Amino acid sequence: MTAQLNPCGDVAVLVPAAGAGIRLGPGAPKALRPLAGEPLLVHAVRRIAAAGSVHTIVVAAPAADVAAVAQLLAPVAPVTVVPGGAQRQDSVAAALAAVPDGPEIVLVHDAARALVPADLVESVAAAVRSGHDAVIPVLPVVDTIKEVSADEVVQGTVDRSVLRAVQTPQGFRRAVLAAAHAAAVDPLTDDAGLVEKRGVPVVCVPGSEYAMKITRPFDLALAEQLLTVRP
Ligand SMILES: Nc1ccn([C@@H]2O[C@H](COP(=O)(O)OP(=O)(O)OP(=O)(O)O)[C@@H](O)[C@H]2O)c(=O)n1
Ligand SMILES: C[C@](O)(CO)[C@H](O)COP(=O)(O)O
Repeated sequence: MTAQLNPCGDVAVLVPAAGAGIRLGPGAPKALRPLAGEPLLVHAVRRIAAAGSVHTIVVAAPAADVAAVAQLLAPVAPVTVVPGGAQRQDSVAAALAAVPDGPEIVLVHDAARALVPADLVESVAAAVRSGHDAVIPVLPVVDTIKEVSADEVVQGTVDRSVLRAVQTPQGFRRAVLAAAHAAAVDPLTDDAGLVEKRGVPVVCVPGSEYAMKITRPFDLALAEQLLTVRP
């Protein structure tokens, strides 16, 4: 059944999904590869659509697959699909440009984080709504972290108590994200980085193990197992 978005909601979610998935190995673009029989992107959009504040979803798909992705997602939720760009940041900018007037909170969520819980989408949105300009979900770092030289010789041990592993969805007041993208020069790996560069405080909220990023084959196998525990 097609999910209904909330016409009174204040949240637009941008889903960059135009990456190749090089680290996952040869095959279709990563967002279109199957997880338990359905493309990663379908899982991600279904979970985002289940979050009650979501008014709009915009997906940035590989340029060659825009029509196919629109067809794929039509039974899942009402979604706008735009062509992505060469870098993740270009894909986010393209999706942001397609957000209609209305939502004042914009979340950016990787299609690769296909098992994101709807309540994480809501908790990030709620933190922006409460007055923060930029909000990221994070997890503590559990491994000991070493700094190494180019030839892999340890230079020191980093204090992990001040480190966090950053996830998506990352949430922003719309004008803050738009200004950061308009001013962006070099590509960064996340949207919070663009906002940080402008001196805007970025606030952390607890992330979720389920919002893991499917990057390598092991992650895909792990996600398959997680789905058997919590569909
Ligand atoms: N030009 C790009 C590159 C990445 N992404 C998206 O950004 C998210 C996070 O990127 P990542 O997990 O690194 O995906 P890929 O770039 O596909 O992976 P790889 O680097 O292994 O090719 C993914 O949902 C991916 O589809 C995108 O929309 N446009
Ligand atoms: C946005 C992100 O998922 C936050 O952890 C991450 O930065 C994406 O990085 P990637 O190198 O494009 O996988």
